[in-house]
Amino acid sequence: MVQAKFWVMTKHFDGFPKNSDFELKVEELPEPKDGEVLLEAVFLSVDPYMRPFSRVSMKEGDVMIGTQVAKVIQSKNPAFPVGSHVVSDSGWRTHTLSDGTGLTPILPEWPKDVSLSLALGAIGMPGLTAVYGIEDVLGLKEGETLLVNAAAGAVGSVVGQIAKIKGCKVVGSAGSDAKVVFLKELGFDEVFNYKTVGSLEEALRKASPEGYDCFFENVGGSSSFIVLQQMKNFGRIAVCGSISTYNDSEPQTGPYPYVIMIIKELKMEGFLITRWQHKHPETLRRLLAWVKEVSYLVFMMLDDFL
Ligand SMILES: NC(=O)C1=CN([C@@H]2O[C@H](COP(=O)(O)OP(=O)(O)OC[C@H]3O[C@@H](n4cnc5c(N)ncnc54)[C@H](OP(=O)(O)O)[C@@H]3O)[C@@H](O)[C@H]2O)C=CC1
Ligand SMILES: O=C(O)CCC[C@H](O)\C=C/C=C/C=C/C(=O)C/C=C\CCCCCO
Repeated sequence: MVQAKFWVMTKHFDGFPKNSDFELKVEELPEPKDGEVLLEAVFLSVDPYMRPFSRVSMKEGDVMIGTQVAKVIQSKNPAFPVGSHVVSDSGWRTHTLSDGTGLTPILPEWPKDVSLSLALGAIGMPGLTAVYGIEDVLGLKEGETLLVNAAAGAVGSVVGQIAKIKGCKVVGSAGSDAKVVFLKELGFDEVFNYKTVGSLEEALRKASPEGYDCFFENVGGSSSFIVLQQMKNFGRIAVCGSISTYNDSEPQTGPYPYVIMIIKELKMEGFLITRWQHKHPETLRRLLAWVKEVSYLVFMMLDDFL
């Protein structure tokens, strides 16, 4: 028997999640039955989606949702041999019994010197999000200017790197001077600390006086209305997330974007990564190839930073 520890959400979050909203529990897991595997968590991810999704896909007392990289430590399922690794949506658990449903084996060609934690980052859900947002939603083209906020995050930092690979000018905003330095090292053309610039409007204009063709939106809230004013005509906005609003107890109301969207003839599209589930294996291989091509240091630095 193996003892599993797991975190349950005891109360739905009200505002920022608090330690008292969680409880650590323990259970003894039985031996795997035919077709089952026993998983041991190696890396757990904490992603922004957990905050809003907890409200719609969890009830109080559930194990906190989330993905993990896990090692198969016992197996009665030939598809998942002992010692292999998978990405699993087991949530915040140390050990999980699984019948194989929802398990994604780590790509067999995964290099030994690339941390498996990247399967939860650049070569995982965040990295996939960056690719689909750039290619399938924005249709970013060489020579265009892209703005991305939360740029030092798991999604934003991959967005910027891919946009540079595609020959674009990349402007990023982040909330610390250390993140600004990090993003410059990643190759962003212009970066600013939105917490310390006097005016977001002036920082955006200084970074790209000619405006922005594309905006990869991760943050939402009032700052986004300011960005819209500096979009080029026929600009495109990919609404990936709205992290500045997830902890709001009451929805924010802000200026309405309609007039500026009409005058500039802007296109704004929300998206969820699940739309391209069918393309994940090929896209993960592309992301892995980029990691191999681009300096390992850059992506490993990203892994250390996050
Ligand atoms: N649509 C989809 O399918 C997906 C959407 N997403 C969304 O993408 C966004 C980024 O996710 P991810 O990169 O994993 O996040 P990370 O957790 O890696 O980074 C999030 C960053 O957002 C910034 N941030 C937090 N609060 C605010 C705020 N109030 N104002 C401005 N910036 C803020 C912080 O950085 P800083 O120091 O810059 O403030 C924080 O580090 C999220 O909104 C997430 O919900 C992610 C995956 C899939
Ligand atoms: O367990 C779940 O139900 C969610 C599984 C998520 C899975 O790992 C794949 C996709 C993650 C998508 C992330 C989306 C975002 O971060 C977008 C943020 C918020 C969407 C609004 C949610 C609406 C809730 O009221």
